Amino acid sequence: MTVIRVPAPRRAADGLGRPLWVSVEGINGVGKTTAVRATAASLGSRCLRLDELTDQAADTLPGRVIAALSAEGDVCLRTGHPVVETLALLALKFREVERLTPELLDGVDVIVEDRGVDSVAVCQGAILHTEHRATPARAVANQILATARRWRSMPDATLLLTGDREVCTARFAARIGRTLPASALEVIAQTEQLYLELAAAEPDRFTLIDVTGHDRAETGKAVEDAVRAIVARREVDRAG
Ligand SMILES: Nc1ncnc2c1ncn2[C@@H]1O[C@H](COP(=O)(O)OP(=O)(O)OP(=O)(O)O)[C@@H](O)[C@H]1O
Ligand SMILES: Cc1cn([C@H]2C[C@H](O)[C@@H](COP(=O)(O)O)O2)c(=O)[nH]c1=O
Repeated sequence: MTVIRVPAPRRAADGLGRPLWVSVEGINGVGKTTAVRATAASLGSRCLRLDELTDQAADTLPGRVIAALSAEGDVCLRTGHPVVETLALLALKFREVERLTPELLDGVDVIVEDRGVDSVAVCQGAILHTEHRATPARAVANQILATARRWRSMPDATLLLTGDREVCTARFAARIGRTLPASALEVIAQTEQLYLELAAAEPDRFTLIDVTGHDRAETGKAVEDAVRAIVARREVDRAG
């Protein structure tokens, strides 16, 4: 039997010299964006920050797709077509890799990504489960990650920020100026559980950082320290 290989997306600077890829994950309001921005600012030009899909400018392709997925006003990007939503979000995550040209990566040691493919896996796993109760959320999440792995490399390291869910959802609600409906709270609770399960399944990739009680600066410092430690470990591995 002939085995047909699926081509990987174009990826600049593959191999030994490529930058480390660190994704930052966690439920809404745990402080990912604040910490990623502080970390990238502190590391300077050696760090390339990839903004969350929902934070990209309205006139970009991701901005337009997110606007379409938000058109129903649901805080969870639900338009009633969860499979289409999942594939659209995954496509945007593949596009991020394809857009990394050698020029963009010149002098970059580490890419720090605010919500990576794991976000798509846990959010869409939770959403598809709420719409098709017979389908376990974890099975959907695993399937999304298996699809992702066929088309792009997974992050070298993933920092999972954990915190008090009620505090996090209150911050999220305050940030978007809305009361979260029960359906959104259910999705967020499910994503929290899925994150922990994915982290337990891949202990070499995931590092858990508990930011309960941390202020913004403390969370930023914890993420920065973790990124610096991962970069330093790679330097030691290279030298050895
Ligand atoms: N440690 C903290 N203590 C208090 N407020 C915080 C803390 N970290 C972040 N915030 C505030 O909470 C809100 C959410 O923070 P942030 O956007 O960084 O979280 P996030 O995890 O990226 O959320 P989302 O997934 O919804 O984008 C922001 O208004 C931010 O200023
Ligand atoms: C990646 C992704 C995200 N969502 C949800 C998660 C949040 O409720 C919203 C917006 O995210 P933000 O971090 O608060 O900006 O979108 C989703 O439903 N599906 C996804 O794949």
